[in-house]
Amino acid sequence: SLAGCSSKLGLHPIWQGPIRIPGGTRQSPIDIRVRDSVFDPHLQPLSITYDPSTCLQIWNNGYAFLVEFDDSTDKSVIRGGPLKNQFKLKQFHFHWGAIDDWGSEHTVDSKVFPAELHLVHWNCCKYASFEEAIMEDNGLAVIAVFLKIGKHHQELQKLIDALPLVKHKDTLTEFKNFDPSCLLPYCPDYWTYFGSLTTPPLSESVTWIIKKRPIQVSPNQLAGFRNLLFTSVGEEEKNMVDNFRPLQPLMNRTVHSNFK
Ligand SMILES: NS(=O)(=O)c1ccc(C(=O)NCc2ccc(F)cc2)cc1
Ligand SMILES: [Zn+2]
Repeated sequence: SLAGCSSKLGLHPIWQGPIRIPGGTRQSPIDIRVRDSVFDPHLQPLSITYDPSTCLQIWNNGYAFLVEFDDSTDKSVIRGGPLKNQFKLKQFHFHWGAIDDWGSEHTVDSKVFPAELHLVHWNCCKYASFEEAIMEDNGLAVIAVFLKIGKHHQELQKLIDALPLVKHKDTLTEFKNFDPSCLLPYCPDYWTYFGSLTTPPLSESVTWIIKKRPIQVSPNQLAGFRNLLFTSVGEEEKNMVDNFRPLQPLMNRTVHSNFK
């Protein structure tokens, strides 16, 4: 099949992107081996301030659905933790599987979660735009939150109810007054390491902050993600599932934690 042959060329069936980037030394995602992570007492608490008035729209870009924010103000920002500067929220999106047993990009001691949320921020102290920051080694900070199957997530349902409006690639819908703080676990514990984007251009510009505790969503809510399509209007329909990249080698990196 097409997918089969592209994997022989070292291309990932979904993205036709490289499974391994030539010369890549800090690629993502990785398996977080908890016993190899190093507690760093100097890691500050992460300061997260999100303003729901900056929430703009939802866009299906053919890889995932993105909830996009107005980054012309500094109302939705993070700082502290492993970060030396302030970073502005640009968008958040998820990665998920065709079934509940698989879907996350990162794993913890080889444990896979059904889905993973990425809150994408860019270094507004050092760069003028997201597009510029994405190419710089300390340009981006992505907070990753694992999703597990459990109780219904009240606020997430507002987002899921809007997904039928962005079913096809390159469709978008207005989406206002959503506070992404509701998608964060209360527990402040996280791991952090230097990595990359997990979709093309795979830029090695990301400080990853991986929350230790997952959030819970119901089986039906996760099923709502799977009704989205990779394909545009008029194309043969392909359900948007398994939009996660394979694990990448840790190489010469240490994962740090802010907890013992
Ligand atoms: N899964 S992840 O969190 O690692 C991730 C986050 C953002 C992007 C992205 O913005 N790509 C589009 C893009 C690429 C280059 C640009 F210059 C602008 C936008 C890709 C992957
Ligand atoms: Zn992502």
